[in-house]
Amino acid sequence: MSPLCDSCVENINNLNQQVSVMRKEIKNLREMLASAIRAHRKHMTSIQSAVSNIKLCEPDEDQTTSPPPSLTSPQAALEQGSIQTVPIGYISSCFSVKNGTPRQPTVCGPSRAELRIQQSVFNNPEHALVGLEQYSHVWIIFLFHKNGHLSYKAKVKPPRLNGQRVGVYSTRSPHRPNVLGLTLAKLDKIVGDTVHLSDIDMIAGTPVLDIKPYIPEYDSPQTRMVLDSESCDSNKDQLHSTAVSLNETTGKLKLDEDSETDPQSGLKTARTDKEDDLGTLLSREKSEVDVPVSDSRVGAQFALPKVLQSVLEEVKTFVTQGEVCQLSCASEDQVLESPKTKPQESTSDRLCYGEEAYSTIAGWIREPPVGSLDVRFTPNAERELAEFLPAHLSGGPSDSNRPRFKFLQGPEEAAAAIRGVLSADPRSVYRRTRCRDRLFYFTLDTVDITCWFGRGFAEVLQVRPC
Ligand SMILES: C[S@@+](CC[C@H](N)C(=O)[O-])C[C@H]1O[C@@H](n2cnc3c(N)ncnc32)[C@H](O)[C@@H]1O
Repeated sequence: MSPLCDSCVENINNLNQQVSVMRKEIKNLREMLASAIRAHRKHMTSIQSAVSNIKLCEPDEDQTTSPPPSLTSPQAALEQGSIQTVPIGYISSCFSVKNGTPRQPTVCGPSRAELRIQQSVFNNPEHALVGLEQYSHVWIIFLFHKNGHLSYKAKVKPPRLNGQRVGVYSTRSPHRPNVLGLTLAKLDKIVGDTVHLSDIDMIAGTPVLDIKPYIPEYDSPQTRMVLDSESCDSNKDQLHSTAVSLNETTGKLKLDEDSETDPQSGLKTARTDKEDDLGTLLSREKSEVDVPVSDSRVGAQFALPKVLQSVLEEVKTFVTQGEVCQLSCASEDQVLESPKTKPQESTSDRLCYGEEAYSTIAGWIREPPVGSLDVRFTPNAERELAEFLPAHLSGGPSDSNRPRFKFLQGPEEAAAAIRGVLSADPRSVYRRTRCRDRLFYFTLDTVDITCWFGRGFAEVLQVRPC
């Protein structure tokens, strides 16, 4: 065997040195691993001893036959109000960051999202969606996963209140103890295990905990009230037809003796002081009254005598206040309470909607101190936006280099979404007051948008693909 040349010897020596350095590093790593395992074992032992020291609650008297749940069981945790949440899916939406995401779903209609139900929750996720297609809107319950648990305060400053502080529970602030969000989204379609939504205010990656159908009859007091009054209308009609009926031959109005005993009306079974007043009024008129009748058919115009007018006025008041509804809808064994009188508040603080008193909201929601902004695009921004292709349009060969939306259906829809976001002034109060002149950036779908704000307007300067 020929002797090694000098350079080979040097190489071998170098390699030997490297091997010994690596051996040392491996030894160090082994030691670090061993100490990490020791620390982990110690930690586990202390958790186990803490768990075994926990004293179980005494079972309730009626539960003596079944063993008390262990505190570590999911049932016990649930009874304590703590649950291990399992997202049913994650939002895939046209908003990638919080900045520029609509503050409420109504701000920006075309904001779209998809929610695929996880197979880990249901073996057949699509089965969980059967029937949901019959609804136009759904409640989405989700986690503000990008907000730290620690970043909440009892009072918050909603951007629309321009720096004023209110209790967190009087707002929809995303900074709240249990980081739960609630959005009423439009249900566009369901394809297999995926729900297609629009009108959303959630960023991409948001974990969704639940979906529930929106049912105005349950969820909207105004609809409830309309329904109530509709069902009451029949009672009201009954009241009219029983209390006031027209004798077509004589042209006389008759107050019907049996009206109070009509089992359908419920009036007799559920009486209140006010109804007694009404009853008294009615009983005063339990006789035929001559009235001039211009037309004896339904919908006729009557010149009613004064007392009868006052009866009808009273009925109208009852109906408007929803009291007749409450009378007619209450079952016999229900004790009727007079409608809750709400604490007096200044009308500037609250606004009433619908037929009033059923649904009130803080005045600043409808009339915030921060007005909405005019939104305009520079000609350059308009040109840039027009370059984008709709999500599902396959363009020609010349379009291969053009940017494409992932969710939005075209430049017009994108422009509408941008207008929606900007007209609601998405800046924080700090930015609005302290850094007025700074450029504002946000992302929508596959578009990076640059704009600036002036007095009463926002202008889009640049629209670039992300
Ligand atoms: C004011 S919250 C209202 C959300 C919901 N409609 C509600 O009332 O509970 C909407 C804002 O929350 C922020 N946001 C959306 N998704 C989020 C998430 N996953 N984590 C943290 N913040 C989020 C965005 O900045 C968005 O503008």
